[in-house]
Amino acid sequence: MAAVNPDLQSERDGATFDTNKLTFLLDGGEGMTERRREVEAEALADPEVTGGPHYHFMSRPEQYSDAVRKAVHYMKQAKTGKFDNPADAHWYRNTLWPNEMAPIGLHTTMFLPTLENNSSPEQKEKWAPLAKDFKIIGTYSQTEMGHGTNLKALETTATYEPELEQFILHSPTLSSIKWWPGGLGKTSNFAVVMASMIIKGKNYGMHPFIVQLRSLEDHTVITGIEVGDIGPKFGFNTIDNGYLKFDHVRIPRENLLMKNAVVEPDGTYVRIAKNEKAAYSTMIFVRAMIVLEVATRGLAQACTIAVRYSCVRRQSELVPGGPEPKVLDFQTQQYKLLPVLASCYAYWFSGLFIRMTYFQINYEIQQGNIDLLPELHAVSSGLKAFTSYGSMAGIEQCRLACGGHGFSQASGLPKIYTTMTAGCTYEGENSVLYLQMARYLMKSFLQAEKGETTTNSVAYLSKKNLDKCVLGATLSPDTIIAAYEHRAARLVRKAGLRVNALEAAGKPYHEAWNLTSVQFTKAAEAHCHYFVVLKFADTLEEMEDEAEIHNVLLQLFQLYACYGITNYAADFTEDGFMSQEQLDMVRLRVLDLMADIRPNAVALVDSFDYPDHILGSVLGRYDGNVYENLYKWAKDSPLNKTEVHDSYYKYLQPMITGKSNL
Ligand SMILES: CCCCCCCC(=O)SCCNC(=O)CCNC(=O)[C@H](O)C(C)(C)COP(=O)(O)OP(=O)(O)OC[C@H]1O[C@@H](n2cnc3c(N)ncnc32)[C@H](O)[C@@H]1OP(=O)(O)O
Ligand SMILES: Cc1cc2nc3c(=O)[nH]c(=O)nc-3n(C[C@H](O)[C@H](O)[C@H](O)COP(=O)(O)OP(=O)(O)OC[C@H]3O[C@@H](n4cnc5c(N)ncnc54)[C@H](O)[C@@H]3O)c2cc1C
Repeated sequence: MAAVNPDLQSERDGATFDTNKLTFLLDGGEGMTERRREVEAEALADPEVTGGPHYHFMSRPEQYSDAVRKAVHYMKQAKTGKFDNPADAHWYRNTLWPNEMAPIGLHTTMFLPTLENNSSPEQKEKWAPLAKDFKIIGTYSQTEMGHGTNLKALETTATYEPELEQFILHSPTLSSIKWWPGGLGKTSNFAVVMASMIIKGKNYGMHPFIVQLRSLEDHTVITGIEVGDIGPKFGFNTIDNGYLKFDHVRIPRENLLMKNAVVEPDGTYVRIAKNEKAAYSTMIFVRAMIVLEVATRGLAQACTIAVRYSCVRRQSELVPGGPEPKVLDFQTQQYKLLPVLASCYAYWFSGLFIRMTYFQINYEIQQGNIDLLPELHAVSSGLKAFTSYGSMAGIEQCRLACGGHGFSQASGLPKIYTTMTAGCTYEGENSVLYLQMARYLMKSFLQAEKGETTTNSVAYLSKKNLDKCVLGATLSPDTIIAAYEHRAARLVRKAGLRVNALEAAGKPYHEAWNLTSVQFTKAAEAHCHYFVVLKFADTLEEMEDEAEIHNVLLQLFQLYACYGITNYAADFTEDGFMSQEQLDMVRLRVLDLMADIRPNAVALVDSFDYPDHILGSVLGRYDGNVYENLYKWAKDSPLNKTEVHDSYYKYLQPMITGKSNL
């Protein structure tokens, strides 16, 4: 291994805490870190994983094809039972497809979970082993060209025919063509298709059906189905997001996944699930996972790249006539990066929380107790929106902080950005999800107005909040939380009262709601902000015996919270809750905290523990040897394979010399 750039080494030497110990905390324990590192090391030693063609120098069809090669490699290993532990499989996939979507990504994240959570026991016994063993490869096909958000308006129909005990799948209009499902275009041979179920002329709404799309022998398309790739996108080059059109395709009655609703042979519809949104369960699962696995990890990688590079990059002067400083020593550079780094830690702890909460509540739901479903739906929707937007903006900030080299694919940042930013749209567009959370906030507000106690994430709404902010220079977590509680409670209340007032003035509820929806998305955002601050504070409180790590995390917590206050100053001050003096103090504390955190910046990103292969960045290399590798990167560019490019002979030569050697 090449020697580490002394400018990075000096950062590591000056850190005040043991990065390994912080990595253990982020991974959920020392054992988890060790296992992750083992899985990654094994993958990194495998030429099938690291030895393929250069991602950035391939065309899109080549990128897709190479991703399929990797998928086959993965599936062969999975079939040996090597990845029976889901965490192992996850770490392996992250190394195999760094910031890329696998063509079988939907198979593992949505197809299999839907089979497992929406099938009757007999169906599960039939389909899940086939999917687990990759005997069938599936996707989750819900969105249509005309509708992704409004699931009640999906047009694909599944009409039941009792005589033959079959459903007939049909795409009646152009806009009903399924559009977007990952892995649908070329890879999958099966899909869970969400279609409106019609029995004897009555529409029972969206239900999941398992449908074969292609032959298991030669991958040719089943009669009556038209399927293909939707073409190049903003990112996601390695996955074949697809379209799917049905022309009266018949499937057996048993292909309706019947955990939540059964259709008897004679067409009698029997609902089993207590909640009519049971068919939406896979979406809750994925939203809960996006917080940590998509939003936070993308941001953590971008921070790693930008912070390391900012300690290697020297530019301009700090001391007149003195040597060029590391750019991270400029306060403005710290202001670009350190609040983003603080938010990354904040999101991480919320991500761990929502992942754990999902499994706990889902267990209850599987036992038949659906009391906490609205809370789970609201929190997973809100956090998905809040963290994916924050990460998207944070990654772009990291790119800007890398100057010109940040714009090169060599930085790794464009790939991270384009992959991550899709998370603001898929699995529920962010504004739409904030509005789902807002419904929950509105209901909770009405409960609180009636003097009822609100619980869980909205417990603060029925509490007596402080009228005056007591935040002082010590920035204690309690006073910070109280300030965020106050802001969220006030914004929720303001929006709720406006809906009530508009209704009282004669507007129908839906109109009053629409006229308040901007306020409500801001209230939902404020609620999520409060929640993330709270979960960060909880993590600090639960930490044991690690004074050095506690100190630096406390600084990050304070920076995250103070930066949030300065960014949303009006929310905290306009009702007189926070004084101008307090706001000024908070603004200055942001600057002081950045100076406190600066010596640990590299150690804080090292703690995310990303191997260079996953970062895929010349700028963010662990060894900091940026310039020699940028030069190498440029020399490898396909345009440099010949001294004179073909286009010269084709276009330039005739213009310049009047002749062509072609
Ligand atoms: C790495 C990962 C890769 C992933 C790749 C991406 C894969 C995908 O994108 S798959 C497609 C995902 N698609 C979506 O997310 C679609 C988004 N749209 C929706 O979820 C819904 O249509 C939604 C929630 C916006 C509105 O649903 P709709 O049926 O109109 O419900 P609506 O009338 O607003 O609400 C009715 C009630 O249902 C509740 N509800 C809505 N969704 C849920 C849910 N998932 N669970 C429980 N309750 C729910 C609401 O809270 C509301 O309750 P209440 O009346 O008590 O307030
Ligand atoms: C990369 C990627 C991968 C995907 N993978 C899959 C997949 O595997 N399977 C699958 O089924 N789907 C998939 N999708 C589709 C995805 O889930 C939808 O695109 C997403 O849910 C948003 O729906 P839409 O496209 O209909 O957006 P629209 O709803 O058309 O959004 C357009 C605008 O309208 C606004 N809007 C819509 N409704 C409301 C409302 N009620 N109130 C206020 N504003 C509103 C939105 O906020 C947005 O600003 C994928 C999409 C992408 C980009």
